[in-house]
Amino acid sequence: MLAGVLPFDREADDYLFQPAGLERVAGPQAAPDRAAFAGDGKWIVSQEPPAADYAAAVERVLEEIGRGGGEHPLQKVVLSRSLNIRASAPVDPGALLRRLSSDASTVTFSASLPSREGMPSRLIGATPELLVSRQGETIVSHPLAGSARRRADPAADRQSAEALERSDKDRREHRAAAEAVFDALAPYCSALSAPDGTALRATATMWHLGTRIVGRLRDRDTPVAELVAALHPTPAVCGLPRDRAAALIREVEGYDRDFYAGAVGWMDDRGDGEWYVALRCAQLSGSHIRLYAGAGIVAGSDPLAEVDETSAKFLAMLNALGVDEQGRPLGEKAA
Ligand SMILES: C=C(O[C@H]1C=CC=C(C(=O)O)[C@@H]1O)C(=O)O
Repeated sequence: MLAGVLPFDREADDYLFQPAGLERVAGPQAAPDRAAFAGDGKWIVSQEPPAADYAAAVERVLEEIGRGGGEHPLQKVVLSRSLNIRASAPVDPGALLRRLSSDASTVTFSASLPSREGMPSRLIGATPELLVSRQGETIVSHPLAGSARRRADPAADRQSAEALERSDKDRREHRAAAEAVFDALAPYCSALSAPDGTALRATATMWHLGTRIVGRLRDRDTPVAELVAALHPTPAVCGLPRDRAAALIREVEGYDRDFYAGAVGWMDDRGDGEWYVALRCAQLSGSHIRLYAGAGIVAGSDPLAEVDETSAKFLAMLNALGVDEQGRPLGEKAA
């Protein structure tokens, strides 16, 4: 078996390893409480880029999309921003993983990365998005795109979900991702369908539009790695057309995504495996934590709404760490 992470940038190096052994663990582990991380000192959080600069970058992308023209006009670009955090004490990756695993609607992961500043480093997260799995001749992919923040009040939460289902902008954003996945998998399949159509998908903090795609391989010898290579990066993390979107992301974001929006998973010597999109995650080295969140930009996107969407997507990690976007311990917010 090989397991590990692939970076967002297809030209950069993968980071795969061969596990010494395998252990199946039933269900989520008992999660330590937040105090495990909070410590006494202050956490320092810097937004990179600042939210206002991210909104300006969204405007810039909207201008490029609005220009249209050409044989393959730019339709969608997924733009991310990051939070660079200095915790008051080193964060225990095992404890963080256990806290993340309390959201059973996501797949939690913790994978070793090349060391940073001489410190062991890990990519830790709780992703809701299956890039592709293969078990024998059956393959499954579940692209997500189009998002809304969950609300504590049940009626407001329902409204948030219903507005997402009705939103023309989100449906277009989703269609771009789902169709691209379908088209990339079709040549490998003798049968391919989306049996349930597009449906709402909930995590503890977000609503998403999702389409579960199921296929039968034409050739049983096609390994999952080949399907990952055909799909990654999908328009759920990059855009359409892919190369133009990737070039604009490089230019506008101003930092290297590294393994965020890459893929995390495993494959075995039969060619079976499961690969997830590396989302709702952080790169953790000691007390240094870098979080990432992105949002799909299409014609009609509103820059401030995209800032809010990325803030909502940070919550999966921030809640597990027990701090808010300003680094204040949760439950001790200023009024
Ligand atoms: C890029 C991210 O989410 C993707 C997955 C689901 C919904 C998305 C969206 O609505 O923009 C994104 O495409 C992220 O969480 O950083």
